[in-house]
Amino acid sequence: MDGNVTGINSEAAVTLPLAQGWQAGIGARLPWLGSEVAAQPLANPRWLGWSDDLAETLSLNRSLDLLALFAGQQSLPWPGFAQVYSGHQFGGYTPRLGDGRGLHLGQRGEYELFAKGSGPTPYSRGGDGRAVLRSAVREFLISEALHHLGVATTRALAVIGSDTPVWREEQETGAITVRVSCSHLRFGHFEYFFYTRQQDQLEALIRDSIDTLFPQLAAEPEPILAWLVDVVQRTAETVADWQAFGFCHGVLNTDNMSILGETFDFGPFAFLNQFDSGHICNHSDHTGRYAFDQQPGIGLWNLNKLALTLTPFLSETQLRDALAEYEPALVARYLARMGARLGLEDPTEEDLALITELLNLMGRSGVDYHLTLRQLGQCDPSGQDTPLHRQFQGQSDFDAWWLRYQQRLGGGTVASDWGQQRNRANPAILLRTHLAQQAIAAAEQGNNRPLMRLHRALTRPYDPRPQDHPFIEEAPSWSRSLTLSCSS
Ligand SMILES: Nc1ncnc2c1ncn2[C@@H]1O[C@H](COP(=O)(O)OP(=O)(O)OP(=O)(O)O)[C@@H](O)[C@H]1O
Ligand SMILES: [Mg+2]
Repeated sequence: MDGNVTGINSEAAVTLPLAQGWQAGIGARLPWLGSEVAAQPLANPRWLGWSDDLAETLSLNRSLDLLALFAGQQSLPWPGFAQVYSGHQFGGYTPRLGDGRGLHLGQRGEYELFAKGSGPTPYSRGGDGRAVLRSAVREFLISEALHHLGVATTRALAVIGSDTPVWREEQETGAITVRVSCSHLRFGHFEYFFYTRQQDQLEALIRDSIDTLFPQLAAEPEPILAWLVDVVQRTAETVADWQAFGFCHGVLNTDNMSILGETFDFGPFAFLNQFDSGHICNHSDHTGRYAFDQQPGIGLWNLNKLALTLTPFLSETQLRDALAEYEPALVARYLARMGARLGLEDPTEEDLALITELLNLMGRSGVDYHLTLRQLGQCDPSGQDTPLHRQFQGQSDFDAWWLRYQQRLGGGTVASDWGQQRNRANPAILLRTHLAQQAIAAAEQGNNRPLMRLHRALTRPYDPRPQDHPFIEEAPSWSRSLTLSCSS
């Protein structure tokens, strides 16, 4: 896959009967869920990025036919399908949204494949239906990065560049991310059918989702309640993972909330560099509604909006009880993650003070969140003068924290594989904004090698190979204050 972006590598051009292994998917089962749409082909498409392990899962080869399919130049025996949904955007309800710049192509096994950036649809609301290269590359990289960190996310099979001009602040080129998930249903789908008073469709959508995505719940005495509880728990766990890994989503509207609890729709996302609990990664988020420390509350706010759509089927008490599962599930998951990062056995809520104190200390010292935790895991916890002490030099608070930490660990020596265990919980490589920017700059100049090198490194965040070590670095000062807008 390495190589200049000169088109398709001829040895990769294996031609398969295109429709083999594909099924039409949810649009064929529930045609009222959206509209059939023909993609608008990209000009001179070429592969920029490709995920080998996902391709293997999907039994797909990087063929010319597949490139033509993803770029809208060929189609399967059925048309593309754009779904309708609505959603609460920055707190206000938008009654009609939908796939305005992407199409569902079909399913392979349990996975849906979606081409994001494939041209206008009935839901484009005046937009051009396109995605530009920089945003498509960022979505490709972060999807795969989060997956390999162990965070629930939609995935990305490929990113495709083209010569199609696309206007944003200046002329850029169009690109497509091929997104993969078992379901692209968002909270906003249920809101759409609820607020348009299409109760039969709403119920059919819930039933279809239970049958296809949560079949184990079909035999429950109250399948819809069990389904909501499951969605609440998945959402709580994913949000907890974001908080533990310092991931800031940026646009947590209900139309970007996955029914599977997957991280969904990547716009101005960022990982924290220094620990700044109020960090706002979205340049357009003037009030900080989606700031890093607001994400847990917003997750619950969004679940409330989903729960409202179930009022025709569930009592108020049932809805409240289901939503009450959110906080304990979130805290349990956060404790499990942070406990593993710090080596705390059987962490409980009492450990939250110890964890928070460390985060505050990190914030005050301006040290790198990820590298500091990685380094902490490599210190001898019975020691008094560790490399970490030198990082926090001059901070007597750190000495006090260290003492409490030692007491919590119980003193004495730790297991011989302590450092290895900590490394398995503390990633060394993250998709920092500047790393993505460097890969994008090269891809824009026609060279996708840096992109593929970075992608490969992101598949081993806990266990980097020697050639991946250049990616283990703090963000340079020029990139620390970068915020991104939704213009993608
Ligand atoms: N360039 C565009 N052309 C047409 N519609 C667009 C465009 N950009 C965004 N939209 C639509 O605006 C709404 C909000 O956009 P948002 O950025 O949340 O989603 P997205 O990134 O386009 O797609 P997804 O949520 O599927 O990842 C969606 O309905 C989306 O389809
Ligand atoms: Mg979206």
